[in-house]
Amino acid sequence: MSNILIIDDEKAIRKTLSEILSYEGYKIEEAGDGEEGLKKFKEKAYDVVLCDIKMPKLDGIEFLDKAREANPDVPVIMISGHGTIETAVEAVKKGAYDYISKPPDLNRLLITIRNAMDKNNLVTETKSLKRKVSRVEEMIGESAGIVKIKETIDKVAPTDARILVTGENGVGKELVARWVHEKSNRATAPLVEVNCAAIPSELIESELFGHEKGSFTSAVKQRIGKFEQAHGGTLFLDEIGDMSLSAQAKVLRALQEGKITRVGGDKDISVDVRVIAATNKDLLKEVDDKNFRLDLYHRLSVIIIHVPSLNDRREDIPLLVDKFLADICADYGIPKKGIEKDALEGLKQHNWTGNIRELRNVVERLIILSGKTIIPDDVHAYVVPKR
Ligand SMILES: Nc1ncnc2c1ncn2[C@@H]1O[C@H](COP(=O)(O)OP(=O)(O)OP(=O)(O)O)[C@@H](O)[C@H]1O
Repeated sequence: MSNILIIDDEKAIRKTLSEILSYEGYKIEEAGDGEEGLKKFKEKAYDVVLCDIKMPKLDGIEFLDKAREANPDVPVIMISGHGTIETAVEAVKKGAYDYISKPPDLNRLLITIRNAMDKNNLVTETKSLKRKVSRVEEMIGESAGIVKIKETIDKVAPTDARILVTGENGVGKELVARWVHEKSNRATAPLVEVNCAAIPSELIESELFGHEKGSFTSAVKQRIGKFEQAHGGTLFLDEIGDMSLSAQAKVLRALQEGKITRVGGDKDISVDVRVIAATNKDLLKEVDDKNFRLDLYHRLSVIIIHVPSLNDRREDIPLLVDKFLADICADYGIPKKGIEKDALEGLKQHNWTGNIRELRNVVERLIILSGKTIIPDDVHAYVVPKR
């Protein structure tokens, strides 16, 4: 059911509007002045607000300013009495959705409210859609670590330099690779991703280089590998530290000569591919342990971008929480929930594993289990400390 907040100092007007709108199936709350209205507005998500212009304490225009500051997406319809039409027009210029005159004309009132709700739904929907169609998720963060990464991306993206992205699980390594591709001259060609840890070692070569029909038992037809698929574009080799030594030798050749051979084939195929690799391992230690080829390491690590763990850039946590609140609430089709300062501080100080997916899950959990505003008790109750 849609929620409407009516703010008017005249009890009779509130009563009339409230009766009409309740009859139409809306859930109504009332406030007797702008101050009380603003308090309610901040505590709860309304679909539409009806607000008188002339009121004691905080008047309608002041309310409008403050309400738009708190949540610009909620449409505010001004109720204009005798002599305040000009102010109402002014209010519309300042962002009020529309105005209606006192005494309210029933039809106009209902149509205006319905239109305002439709617009509100559209705004939420558009935001959610925009995010879904945008090619790469925004990289959130103002910490020194993230600022440096963004600067590096801007510098290296237009070159064909190979990049090694390092960092713990889920810190945003893939996002870095996506942005490098997006900002490169290869952006219109494909970005092809291979998770080297997820593919059994006996299949990785066929995955990367393709195979000819009949080259091994399950090779029932010819297959184009990821190197060829990424021709003209970028190949993102995730978890490169888990690649078998024999696949490493072939990747090295592909990088040295710009050529590959399909498994079971004898033809050299030229490929023009920029490689970005990522790992959560210490590759030089893997080299010491004879699990990783030093020559391949040098080929891959022309540029090294290290993505710091969330615990090393806590100042980004409020920004990430705000983004996740907006994204998840938009996906659920509900107004964005608020979070109290101390609750946010609790999240900021929490001992995270460093994985941003964990933070996102926590925000989603808080959205589902908390009231309209997330309070410190919610954080205590629902954010489980790290083992
Ligand atoms: N700076 C950021 N701003 C916003 N979202 C981010 C940021 N960094 C990471 N994310 C999001 O967190 C999630 C994990 O990021 P990503 O997959 O890039 O990490 P990863 O280090 O490649 O993970 P893995 O180690 O599992 O391969 C993704 O949904 C990503 O969009």
